[in-house]
Amino acid sequence: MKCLLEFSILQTSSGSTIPLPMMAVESLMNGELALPYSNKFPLPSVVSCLGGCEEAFYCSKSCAEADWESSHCLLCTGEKSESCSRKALLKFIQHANETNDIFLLAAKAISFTILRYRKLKASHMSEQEKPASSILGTDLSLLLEAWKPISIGHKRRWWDCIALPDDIDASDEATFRREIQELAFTSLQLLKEAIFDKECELLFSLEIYGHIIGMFELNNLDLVVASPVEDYFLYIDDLPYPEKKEAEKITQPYLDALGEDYSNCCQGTAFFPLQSCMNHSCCPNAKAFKREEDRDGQATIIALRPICNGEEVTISYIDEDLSFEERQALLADYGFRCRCPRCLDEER
Ligand SMILES: C[S@@+](CC[C@H](N)C(=O)[O-])C[C@H]1O[C@@H](n2cnc3c(N)ncnc32)[C@H](O)[C@@H]1O
Repeated sequence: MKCLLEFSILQTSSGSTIPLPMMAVESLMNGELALPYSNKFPLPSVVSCLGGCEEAFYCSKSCAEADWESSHCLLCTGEKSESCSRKALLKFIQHANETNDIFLLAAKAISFTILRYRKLKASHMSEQEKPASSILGTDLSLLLEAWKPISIGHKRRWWDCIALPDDIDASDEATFRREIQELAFTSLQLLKEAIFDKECELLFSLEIYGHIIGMFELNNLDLVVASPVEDYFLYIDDLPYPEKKEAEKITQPYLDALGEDYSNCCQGTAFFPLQSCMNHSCCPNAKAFKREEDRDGQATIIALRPICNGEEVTISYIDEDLSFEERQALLADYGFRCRCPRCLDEER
């Protein structure tokens, strides 16, 4: 019973605690919780990582397999991991979580390239039916081919392109940039211990690592997907009167216990190769956005006006309704001063 009592308090992120009725707690613990109208919100089954790391989860077995083959097998900390050292990998992940989680994306890009290189090389060797001894040594052209999908994004070294934080004085800029570079160096050493591949040694240079991280810093799109929990409670709120009243007898305690957390959205970072090729304009002719109804992280680009054949397609990285100075200040975070027709005009 003590255990049940302890479970009967849900802690919200705002710190407040509201007790859940004991019956609700019991049904939660027994896995028997049936919320009204929840059949209108069928949740796809969650597939765990094939390597047993319990850190990566997928919407389907085919997604899990695709990720395993394309990058995760080297970055998995589970039993089936193909990394050189799971212990080193855990250290790398911990360091990234404590400093900059973009290191995790950079590791994914490197792992992806190594695995692609190995596949390209294997199929090249089988086509040529060469003896096993000639497999040794890096095939630079295949490594470049493997690298191609990652090469699409615009890249400047991370420590060169990152904007100076507001709390750092301009006189400390050189020190700040050197420290950022050292941080990347530490992360790279940890990654090297975890997934180093002699034939792909070129990928493990600080220069390349800096460019990959810079690529994510400069091309990323923050994605927000509405909370499925919020969708459910909104649905209940919209029910006609008698049904709503009946349903709320059961749902209201959960809503109270969740507090503001009921609407926590799912946040993520995405890299879209096509979008990353588009320059910014403060008078753009296209717009990148996420459709409200999408629950899968797809981005859409729509034209804002007719675009002539051969005309550059531009999007806005920021709120273009801001003043000239505000826009330039925000774009400094992307590492450039805007030279779009509107800015050139307003600068005069
Ligand atoms: C996401 S990339 C855009 C594609 C990039 N031009 C390329 O060739 O890969 C962002 C970078 O493009 C450049 N850029 C984009 N829009 C710009 C603009 N309006 N004025 C000046 N530079 C711009 C900046 O160097 C910026 O860091």
